[in-house]
Order: sequence, then C-alpha cells, then structure tokens
Amino acid sequence: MKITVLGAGSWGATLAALLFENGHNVTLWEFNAKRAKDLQDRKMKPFNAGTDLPSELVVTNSIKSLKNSEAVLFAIPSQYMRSLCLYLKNNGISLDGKLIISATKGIENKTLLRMSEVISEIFKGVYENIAVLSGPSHAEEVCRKMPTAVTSAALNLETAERCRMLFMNKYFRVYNQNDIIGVEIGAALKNVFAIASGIADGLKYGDNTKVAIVTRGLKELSKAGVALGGKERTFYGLSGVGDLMVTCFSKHSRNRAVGQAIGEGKTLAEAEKSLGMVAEGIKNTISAYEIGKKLNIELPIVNEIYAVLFEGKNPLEAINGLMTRCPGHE
Ligand SMILES: NC(=O)C1=CN([C@@H]2O[C@H](COP(=O)(O)OP(=O)(O)OC[C@H]3O[C@@H](n4cnc5c(N)ncnc54)[C@H](O)[C@@H]3O)[C@@H](O)[C@H]2O)C=CC1
Ligand SMILES: O=C(CO)COP(=O)(O)O
Repeated sequence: MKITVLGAGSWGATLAALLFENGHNVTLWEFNAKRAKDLQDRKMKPFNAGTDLPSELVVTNSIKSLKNSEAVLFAIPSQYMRSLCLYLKNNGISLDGKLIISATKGIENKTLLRMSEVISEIFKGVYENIAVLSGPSHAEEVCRKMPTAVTSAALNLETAERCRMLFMNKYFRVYNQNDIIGVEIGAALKNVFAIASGIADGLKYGDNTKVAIVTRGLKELSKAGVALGGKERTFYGLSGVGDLMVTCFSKHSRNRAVGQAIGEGKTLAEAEKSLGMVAEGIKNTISAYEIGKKLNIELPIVNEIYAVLFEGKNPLEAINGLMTRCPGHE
C-alpha cells in the first residue's frame, strides 16, 4: 500500500521503517526542511530511535506524496495536530477515501478534543476511516525489533483491521478494538502519571511509591475515561494499564524523564530543554486538569502534577498532599 507517514521523530521514523520493511511503499514527511534533508542524506538518525532508516526509504519536507497515498499516518506531537491538518487542507490535500491512522498520544488543550476528533473536525466525514494505533511501544525497542503488542482502535472493526494488517509482523503484534474513545484517553492521560512516577524517581522514592502512583493513576485514568465515554475494560488492556506501566517504569520514557528531572530540582523549562523531544504529559496535564474541572471528577494525582508543573508547587509537598488526603474506600 502507498503510505505517507507525517512526523519523522522517534515514533514516526520507527513506524515508517516498520511499514517499509513490511513491504509497503512509504514516504516519511518531516516538518523541518533542514532535518528532512539531513535525514534523507542519512547525515542524522531520527531522534533517539537509535537505528538507521532503511536505505531506500524517502524522507521529505514535501506533502506531494499524500495526493495519491492510500493511507496516512500521523505521528506528530498532539498540540500540532490542528495546525498540520489545516496546513494540509489549505494546500489542497483531501483525506477522503484514505485510511487515516493516528499514532499521536494526546488531547488538544482548550478544546479537550481527542486527536481523531481534531482530524475529523477539519476533514469532515472521515471519522469512520480513522484508526488509532496505541499501546506500550517505545520507539527505542520497536526499532530494534523487540517483541511488542499494541492496539488498533476504530469506530468500526473493519477500519481497525485495515490498520492492523499494515503493521502486523513477527515482532509487532496488533489487537483490534472498537473503543476509540477509551484508547485515545488512555494514551493521553497515562503520560501525566508517568511524570508523577518520574518525580518519585527524582525524589529517590522506591517501588512502593511507584506502584501506588500506577495503581491509583489507573483509577483516575479509568474514571476520567469512562466519564468521557470510554469503556472501563479498555483501561485494563494494552492501551490503558499496559501503556501506563511501560511509561511509568521505562528508562526510555520521555515523560518519566521530565518528571525525574523535576523531582531532582530542575524547573520545567530546564527539564524540557534537556529532553529535546516531546513529552506529551506536560501539555496533557493541562487537558487532564481541565477535564477534571469540567466534568467535576476528582483526579488527585492530576491536580498535584498540575500544581507542580504550572503553579510552582514543591514536588515533595505534592507527594505529602497526596499522602495526607482524607482517606477513602479503595
Ligand atoms: N517516541 C515513542 O516511543 C512514542 C511516541 N508516541 C507518540 O508519537 C507522537 C510523536 O512522538 P515522537 O516521535 O516521540 O516525537 P519527537 O519529538 O521525536 O518528534 C516530533 C516530530 O514532530 C514533527 N513536528 C515538530 N514540530 C511540528 C509542527 N509544528 N507541526 C507538525 N509537526 C511537527 C517533526 O516531524 C518531529 O520530527 C507523540 O504523540 C508521542 O506521544 C507514541 C508511541 C511511542
Ligand atoms: O507512549 C510511549 C510508549 O508507549 C512513549 O512514552 P514517552 O513519550 O513517555 O517516551
């Protein structure tokens, strides 16, 4: 199949290489023209992914290939989804009839829209053709062909299946799902708890603290997700607890790393600068906090992380705040 992958960061480059090796005709689009050229000339490796791109995989800053692509894969940071879709539309690109895949994990600030909603707000009538690819899948491991299992979610299973068939291979296993809401909410919100988990690492806390964050984080994630229309069981699958665990525990996680730097005393700006890649949890803490307020649901970890990131609260005080809340039933 002819596929254009939008975003040549760690994840876009890794998925483009996987699709290419699965025998598809793939073009990889990079936002930054200079980086597109350096990637195409193989003068640089894609951010942090750590392996070379297949030698015949074309990297470009031009969107021309989209015109006759049968599938398009978005792998860009969530807060650029709207501007990229508008750029495509304003340059004559239509997504009608194409399989659209979102591998982006986030909820748009202010509108609180999921990525599939942002895409279909701009490209009217495409919602049923959107599949979300999500789950515990660090690029650093997928690009080294380490066995990985993820979810393909779409409103109808036929779309999910079309996406699944593109990616499946002996190291990348894909399960179908039709709870697109639950999958997108899980993907976005787990990043907030990964920052919390990193803060615990930065404070030199141990396994008990981390597992408390993961377990209570899962509760918050499913509470918010169900209130937004997701199915509770989705949060106990790969795109829920699976992705939550990998991100909270992994040495590869960008979100956990940002949290760790903050726990060690760095400011948010310093932590972001030293990372040099997107940590979706930062912007998604704002979305999660707003969701809690809008739906009037209690999200204690989300609220404390919001206070640390955006109101200057000391991380130690945030943990104390969580530990001394009025106790309740589990
Ligand atoms: N890195 C990973 O292991 C995984 C990442 N993801 C998700 O994939 C998405 C992208 O993450 P990464 O590849 O890690 O990010 P990255 O920071 O490595 O790369 C970001 C890419 O976004 C594009 N970009 C930058 N500014 C842009 C703009 N203004 N407009 C449009 N595009 C722009 C560029 O092509 C850039 O290469 C995120 O939502 C992330 O949560 C999902 C699963 C795994
Ligand atoms: O979503 C991911 C793995 O499933 C990547 O998480 P990080 O962005 O924290 O590295």
